[in-house]
Amino acid sequence: MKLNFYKYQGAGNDFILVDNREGNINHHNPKLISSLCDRRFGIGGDGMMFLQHREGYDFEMVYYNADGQPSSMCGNGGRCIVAFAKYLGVITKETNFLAVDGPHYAKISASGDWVSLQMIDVDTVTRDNEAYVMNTGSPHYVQLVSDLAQKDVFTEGRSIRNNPTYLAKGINVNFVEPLNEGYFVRTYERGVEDETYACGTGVTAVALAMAKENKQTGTISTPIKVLGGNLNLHFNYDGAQFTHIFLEGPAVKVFEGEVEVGDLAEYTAEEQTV
Ligand SMILES: N[C@@H](CCC[C@H](N)C(=O)O)C(=O)O
Repeated sequence: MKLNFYKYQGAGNDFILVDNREGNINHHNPKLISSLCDRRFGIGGDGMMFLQHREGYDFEMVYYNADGQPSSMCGNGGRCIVAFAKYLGVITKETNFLAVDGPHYAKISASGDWVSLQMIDVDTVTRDNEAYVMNTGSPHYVQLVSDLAQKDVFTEGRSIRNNPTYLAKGINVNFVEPLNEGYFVRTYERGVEDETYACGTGVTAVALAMAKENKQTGTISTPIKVLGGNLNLHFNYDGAQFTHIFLEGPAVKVFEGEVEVGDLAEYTAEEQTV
């Protein structure tokens, strides 16, 4: 069986996307997904997504990490699948779609490569020593550091992600350094088990954590520089709850193609009826 795929990137966080509106692709296959995400033996990607039909919404986003396991929300993936939905003609200027953490609203530019995605509201931010910990759709650890360009994000991020507090469920680890305007962020991602060029739920967590750190309230905009480009966060904070959180930035189709996957990705008649 040949699988048609599309490759997208959002600030260098890259994904394989598949149109599964007809529902005939069996994606519950960690081996297949991890092999397609492999950068040497596959297409390469930090994750893989399936755009599916979902009653009451424009579409449903089904997300897998590069390790082939289904995961929590992916912010840059969410922005890329919105660009993909526009490319497919499923949406035009805005959308309401369903993801693993619930419904999301998003707006897309006429050019189709700039997406502003509403994230879930956040009301719980805890501390782990100096770090901030919260769930922005995915779990995140945020630590302020200096000289971030020189930091060994892989080694230090992996060590935090695998410490006894986080080992079982995992966590994404973000290091942040203030810039003249906004912040520079580098992230070690769970499920990729490596540093990625950007993480949308990660920069969201950083922007919220820095608002708390700096005791800012009201309507806040935060520019964030990542290894793969620039992202912007806009949100409201009343001192207790973060609401109207929008993650904004590029979402670009890189290429498309087809890949031979044998019969691995096809539902058998038996599976279809379960
Ligand atoms: N890159 C994503 C986050 C994807 C999920 C993450 N790896 C996890 O398992 O929590 C983003 O842009 O938010």
